[in-house]
Amino acid sequence: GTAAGTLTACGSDAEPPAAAPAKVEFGGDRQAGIATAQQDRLAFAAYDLTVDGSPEQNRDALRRLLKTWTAAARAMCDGRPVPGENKLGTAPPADTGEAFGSKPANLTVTIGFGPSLFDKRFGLADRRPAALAELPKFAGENLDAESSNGDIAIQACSDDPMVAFHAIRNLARLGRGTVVMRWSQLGFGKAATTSSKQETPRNLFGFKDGTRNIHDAKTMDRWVFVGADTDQAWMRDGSYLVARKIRMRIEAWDRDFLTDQQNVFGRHKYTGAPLTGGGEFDQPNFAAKNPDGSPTIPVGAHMRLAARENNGGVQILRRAYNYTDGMIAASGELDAGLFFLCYQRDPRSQFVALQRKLSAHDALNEYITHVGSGLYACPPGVGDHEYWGQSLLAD
Ligand SMILES: C=CC1=C(C)c2cc3[nH]c(cc4nc(cc5[nH]c(cc1n2)c(C)c5CCC(=O)O)C(CCC(=O)O)=C4C)c(C)c3C=C
Ligand SMILES: [Fe+2]
Repeated sequence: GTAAGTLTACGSDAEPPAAAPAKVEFGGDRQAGIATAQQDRLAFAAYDLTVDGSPEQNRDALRRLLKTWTAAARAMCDGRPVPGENKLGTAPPADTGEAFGSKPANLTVTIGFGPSLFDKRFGLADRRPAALAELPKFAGENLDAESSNGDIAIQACSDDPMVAFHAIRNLARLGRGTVVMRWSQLGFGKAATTSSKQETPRNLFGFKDGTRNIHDAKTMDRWVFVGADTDQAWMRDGSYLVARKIRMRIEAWDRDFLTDQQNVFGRHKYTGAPLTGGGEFDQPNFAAKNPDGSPTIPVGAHMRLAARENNGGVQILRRAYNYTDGMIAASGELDAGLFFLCYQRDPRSQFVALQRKLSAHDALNEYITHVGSGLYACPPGVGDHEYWGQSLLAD
């Protein structure tokens, strides 16, 4: 027999599982995959709708898509195959099959709507939240249109890379004729934590990443999820996702001295402790000075510039992943970096404010370039509704 929670082609009346399978509840008032303890792997995809009818017809097509996607996402997170016929010899199976026999491994599938969804095509312009304003240009960025934007984004996270990939592939397949995939990104190792129970992982520069992230429910309520004060009631309990594909110049970094690397972040490389001492989770002292009078955490240190103490208390929930796309043929360098994902209740006063400052002053800029970008309004969880985004599209 097969343990419950294992994806099987035809279901099974199996024995009970030895241990509870690692599953994350799909329903709920807030989407899973935001506050959820961060999984090891990411498969991210942005899709564009290909509709060309009247706004009413296009809205109908979008609604049909979201109903189909919600049912499929719910099934996959629950460890069931994509709903539909899998054993009819004269038709392709409803589920592509590569995750049969795999457990969900904490799969979460999270949806977001890009600013372009609120253009003329769907007649949704008056439902566009003010917080979904296009991101401004930042100093030093070199964005590639082929890894930016999109009408809809899907973030699939799982501890099993096959299961995460299976999710975005099957949504693409179910959406054929209504959506095309615009760009996608795989992340192979988490580079943040969203729970204090998780050990802090490392980014590709070898530093612990996620030490001072948001780890508690109260701070999530304050800085991550949209509250009653929103201009668009359909976004209540939703969140805004900013995705930035950030290339990291690994070869140049690897030639830099240890003390210099540590000054770039303001932290010790091996322990993750602030340069002002203590352990990884101890409070940095931004006022501390070296014997020569210079600040111990340098003025351009990434941590100093990004810390809430120096930004009017502002925080964001980081949910980043390391990525590699192989190598750059022209230079022989690794094409790798950080797929920076962050959630917040209003990007204008959170990501944008922080990134304006970082793009101008961060010592890290010598080693990184932002090459992709997306902004998405992630609606509330399905809760008692039938489909994702029902609060946006109900009438
Ligand atoms: C605009 C927001 C941020 C971007 C873009 C960003 C890029 C980026 N960060 C690292 C590595 C580290 N970041 C760390 C802390 C940190 N970073 C941000 C924001 C952005 N980072 C914040 C808000 C914080 C927390 C600051 C604080 O309150 O102390 C750290 C230190 C460890 C930690 O607390 O997580 C590292 C390391 C890279 C490599 C990168 C782009 C490639
Ligand atoms: Fe950072």
